[in-house]
Amino acid sequence: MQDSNIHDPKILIALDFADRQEALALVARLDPASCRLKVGKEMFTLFGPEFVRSLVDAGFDVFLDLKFHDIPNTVAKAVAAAAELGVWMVNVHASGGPRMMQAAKAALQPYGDKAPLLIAVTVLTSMTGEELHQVGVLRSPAEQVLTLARLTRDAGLDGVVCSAQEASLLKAELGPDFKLVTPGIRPAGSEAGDQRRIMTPEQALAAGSDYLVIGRPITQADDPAAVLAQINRGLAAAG
Ligand SMILES: O=c1ccn([C@@H]2O[C@H](COP(=O)(O)O)[C@@H](O)[C@H]2O)c(=O)[nH]1
Repeated sequence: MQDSNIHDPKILIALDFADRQEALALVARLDPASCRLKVGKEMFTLFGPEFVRSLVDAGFDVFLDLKFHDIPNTVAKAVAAAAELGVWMVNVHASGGPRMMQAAKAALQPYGDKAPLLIAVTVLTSMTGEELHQVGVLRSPAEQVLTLARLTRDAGLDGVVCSAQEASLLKAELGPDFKLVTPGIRPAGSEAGDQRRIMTPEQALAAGSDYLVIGRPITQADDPAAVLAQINRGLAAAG
């Protein structure tokens, strides 16, 4: 079956590896038409900007998932540095507040249509309502996600990171163009691990997720490329 997402791959593979060669061996088996790549704190800290540039140079759209959270000036400079790497998407924490998000947005203005998409993390998909309470947030995860997503939209950003469990609510409240990037994706039968607010790829797509972040279910599989192809087929059939 032809992959119907070929011009806009929905799956962002989370490259969370301690070993660069292991990551590159996986990347060598992937096609930029079938997936995008996400580089997070582990690989960026180990291998730095050169690693990110090598993926961009290999033709992949790269989501630099460093979740910047700092004072407005620092976050603005960090986001501009990400733009210099040629990444497709970069993120900040929405809980940094509107002034920080506006500063990040303004820092990307000089890049025009070459600017990466700028999104904000709402509530981590590993967190439950009880854990939110423990850090002093008395709303439910869905209420807190919606509050932070509204702030993000009003600050002019392109979308949010949330769980697919909140996707239908956010699409209804914030409209179809506001991008929803959803980690915590678990194909039926796979281990949840530390994730808590999870959905299958097909459920996430049906709920309104624009991009599905998938790490371990693909990267730790015996045949990651086959698992990716299977998930893409499932999405094409569902969509
Ligand atoms: O709320 C969030 C934000 C980011 N992530 C990141 O996504 C991947 C998920 O990997 P899995 O192996 O599929 O669990 C990972 O890099 C996280 O840092 C998230 O999970 N939740």
